[in-house]
Amino acid sequence: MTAYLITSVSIVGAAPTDLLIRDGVVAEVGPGLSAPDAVVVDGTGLVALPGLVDLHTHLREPGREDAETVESGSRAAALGGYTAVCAMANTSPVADTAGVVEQVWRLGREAGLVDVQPVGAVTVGLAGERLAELGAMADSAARVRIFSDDGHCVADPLLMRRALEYVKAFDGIIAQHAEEPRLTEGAQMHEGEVSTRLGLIGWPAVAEEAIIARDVLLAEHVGSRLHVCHVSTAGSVEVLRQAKARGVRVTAEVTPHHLLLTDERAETYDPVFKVNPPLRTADDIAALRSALADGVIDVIATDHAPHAVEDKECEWAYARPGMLGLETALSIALDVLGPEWDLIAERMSRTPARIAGLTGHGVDPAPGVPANLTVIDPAARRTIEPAELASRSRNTPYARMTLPGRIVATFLRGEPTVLDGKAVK
Ligand SMILES: NC(=O)N[C@@H](CC(=O)O)C(=O)O
Repeated sequence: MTAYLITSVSIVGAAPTDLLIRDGVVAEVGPGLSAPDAVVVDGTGLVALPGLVDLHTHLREPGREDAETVESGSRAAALGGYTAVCAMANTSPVADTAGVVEQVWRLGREAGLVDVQPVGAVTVGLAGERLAELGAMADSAARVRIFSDDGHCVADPLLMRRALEYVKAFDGIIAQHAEEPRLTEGAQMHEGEVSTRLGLIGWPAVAEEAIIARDVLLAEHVGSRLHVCHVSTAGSVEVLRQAKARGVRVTAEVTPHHLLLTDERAETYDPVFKVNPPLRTADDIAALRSALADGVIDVIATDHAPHAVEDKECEWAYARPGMLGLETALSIALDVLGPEWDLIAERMSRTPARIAGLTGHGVDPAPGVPANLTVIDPAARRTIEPAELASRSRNTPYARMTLPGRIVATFLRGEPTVLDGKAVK
């Protein structure tokens, strides 16, 4: 196994030092290291972070390999600085059996670019009617611990209660797509001034907040772990703040796009801005940013949602919701939070790794730890060109925007997946 010596690199914002990677682990950290057999990476001006971990990625395989595959999505993840991603269950067939989650897990291993941790569906076929085989998925080779019907809300309160109770046996977690379906029938965008002006049916904030309020109460009642996917409103932040103050076992994520983009993007009628939950208002963005800083929101998760051209380049009403995220998330975090490296490491690596139970991930580079890390050039700026992305899809909302930061290298267990800003395989 080739050794790598990264010289003069700042580890999570600390004073520059050298970092030697050998045999899959961080072998040594300190100034003036020498390793004649190692490939030298000049880390001057660069920052090393524990490899990023995404709790919310859509890889589309099996079923929509035209939009993304486990391999193409893994490559996009590595290029974005990720070493582990949780693959959502809304595939075709749905990942609601041990067979499907094992298939996704094996495809991830074969691609070998990031650790792909399958998420299992909560209900059979995401239909919200009866529980999927949660125990069999947990016992499978994929060792599923996070279950989610993401894309659909587990709207039935009794089913949600049963799911929360069931996963307690193996310290599992239910990740809820919080959307009261009766309140969002026909919805196209955030319900507010802009939707009124455009004449599009609105998705009110309360449709999210009502489900989060219900679910924190259910989680409290049964003592289980709840995770809230893609929180998007100021009201949701308040519900979460109160629940956390009471000690409810709830964690929450926010996406990069909900930290940056507002519902005014819909004025373009460009469906690249159509997403679930929808882009909200500047006030929501302000509340989400401060919740991220103070810990009411635990994690930045991408909700990377690749879609084929025919599903996006059409009329707004017919377009599928969702946008790419893996290759731009770190840049958006840097843009929104500034060079707050410890906070970025916490929200994008350490905490998501802990929530997902991914040992060996989310650990700062130090002697003896698995070499799962990413190296960033914070001074670089790059203009996003959809055609240059590694994803099979092109639906980035940041096309032709110039963003800060560039991933220079990513290592998975000591093997580079990205070097000199390019995917290694
Ligand atoms: N976030 C999205 O807008 N889309 C997701 C599913 C979903 O959460 O609706 C997708 O799978 O495309």
